[in-house]
Amino acid sequence: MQGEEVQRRLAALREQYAERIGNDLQTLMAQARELAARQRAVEPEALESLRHGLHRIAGSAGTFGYPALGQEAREMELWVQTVLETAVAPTSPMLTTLHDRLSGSYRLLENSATASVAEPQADYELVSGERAIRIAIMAEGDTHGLLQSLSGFGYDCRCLTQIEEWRSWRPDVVIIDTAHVEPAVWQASVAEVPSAMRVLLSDDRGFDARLQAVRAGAQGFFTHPLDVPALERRLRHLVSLPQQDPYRVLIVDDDVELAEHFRLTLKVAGIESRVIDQPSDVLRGLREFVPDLVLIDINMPGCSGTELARLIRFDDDWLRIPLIYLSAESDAERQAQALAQAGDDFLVKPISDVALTAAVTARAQRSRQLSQALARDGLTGLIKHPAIKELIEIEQSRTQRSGAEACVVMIDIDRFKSINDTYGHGTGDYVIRLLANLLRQRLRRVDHVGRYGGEEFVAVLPACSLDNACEAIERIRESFAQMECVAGKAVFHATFSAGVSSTFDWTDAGALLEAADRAMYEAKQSGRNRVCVARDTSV
Ligand SMILES: Nc1nc2c(ncn2[C@@H]2O[C@H](COP(=O)(O)OP(=O)(O)OP(=O)(O)O)[C@@H](O)[C@H]2O)c(=O)[nH]1
Repeated sequence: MQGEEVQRRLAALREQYAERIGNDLQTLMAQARELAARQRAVEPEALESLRHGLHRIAGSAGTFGYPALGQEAREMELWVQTVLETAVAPTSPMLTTLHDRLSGSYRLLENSATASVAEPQADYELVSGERAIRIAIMAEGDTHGLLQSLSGFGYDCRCLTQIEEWRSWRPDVVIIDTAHVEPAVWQASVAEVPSAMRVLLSDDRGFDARLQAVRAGAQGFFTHPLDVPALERRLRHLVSLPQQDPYRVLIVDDDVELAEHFRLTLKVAGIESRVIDQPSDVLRGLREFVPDLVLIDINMPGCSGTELARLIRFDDDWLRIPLIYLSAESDAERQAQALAQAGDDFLVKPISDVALTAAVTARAQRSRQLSQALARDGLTGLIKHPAIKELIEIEQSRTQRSGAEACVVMIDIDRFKSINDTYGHGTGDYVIRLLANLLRQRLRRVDHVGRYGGEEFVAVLPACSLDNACEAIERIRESFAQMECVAGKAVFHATFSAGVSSTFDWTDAGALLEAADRAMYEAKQSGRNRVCVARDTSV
């Protein structure tokens, strides 16, 4: 969906909302009038219905450009709430006053035909990821190795020397070696591109050096000798390269228009969401959509948000997902009560689009980082052994169902023991991460790559022919062999051997993996640093 289309739909929603809220106010006025005219005591159910109606308006009017109406509804809601809690029957004059305030609100709505709707944020653009990320390196001496390594990961890297180059090339990230470049020099260059993110390199590991980096506006800090895979991970995190799937948010709210408004607002910021207006559908929504976080309205008929949060927490599968209440409840004590039952945080409605997007992004990012840390290998951030085996099974059965070919690749770093023995275990780990990052960068978004064992990796390539898989792995093999691995003052090259098998040749997931493993051994036997294809010799 393009930005203009989203804005058009948001405007249509606002119109729809104004019409609905007008009808809701008229219904509430009729209820208050009827209650005021009664000779007998008012039942709590009738008051609860009034409160619920006012609560919905209080939580949504601000979002659609009617902040004064939202505030007025909130005050009326609190009044009804107090009456309900004190269990003192409201008198007829009290209810007449409520009716008059509701009429005032209705006039407020009519007079706000040109409501002060917040303009779409100028800095919101649909997420794209078309050009390569530009990285400028400011360092003394030989930067060839770093340039080559980062280029190998798909970044467009340059060392810029002239101010004019900074102005015209406009890097996304600047890496500055503060140990060798004077502050005045790098600050003048960086001032030309204030939007560029800064990563500082230093010889000093201490707290003060880190604090200075924070004060210099740095988003990353590394010390020499440089851990290139860790630097690359930080860069990917900073620029959110497109292989990062959009964050996913499940919105549970019975106010369909408000929920749709939230969905579209998040969509503009590149966040995918799905709306559920029936609490009973939430488990299905979680299973099908697998969100990074859930936004839950507190006040819903039939099942409250807190009950729903507790119900979700019954299931271990969803323990890692933050449950955030999005509610018009502004009373701190009630918020604390809700959080004590379940749920992780509170966002108070009405909430501006900018605040909603910022709050959701920060929490979704944290949630994703945590679940990745749990499900992934600590050294490389790749998926672990059991998950990768499951993915092979999924691809195998997809081939049987739809006839699409998928490939499995087994990759093993060559003579890894001797790398450990020569340069130490730490350098061995560094080489493992170097290859992990390269695989992640070079494979497609739909591909999966896992760490199978020590220096062994498995890649699963869906919708991919054997020829294409071999070509892709061959290119990665060449890049890896050219990368410079740094161990103190020493520079060396590492290589890998790989075996590729196809779901067309093996119908059993275990046999498919074994075939890739056999082909990888064949590559080792025939000299290493090569890719071999598994052939089905039984046919
Ligand atoms: N640094 C490091 N080493 C590991 C890790 N896991 C396994 N290893 C080491 O990796 C080495 C693997 O060596 P081998 O399987 O004998 O094979 P190789 O030396 O890679 O030789 P070929 O595979 O025949 O090319 C062993 O020495 C393991 O101790 C790890 O996480 N980090």
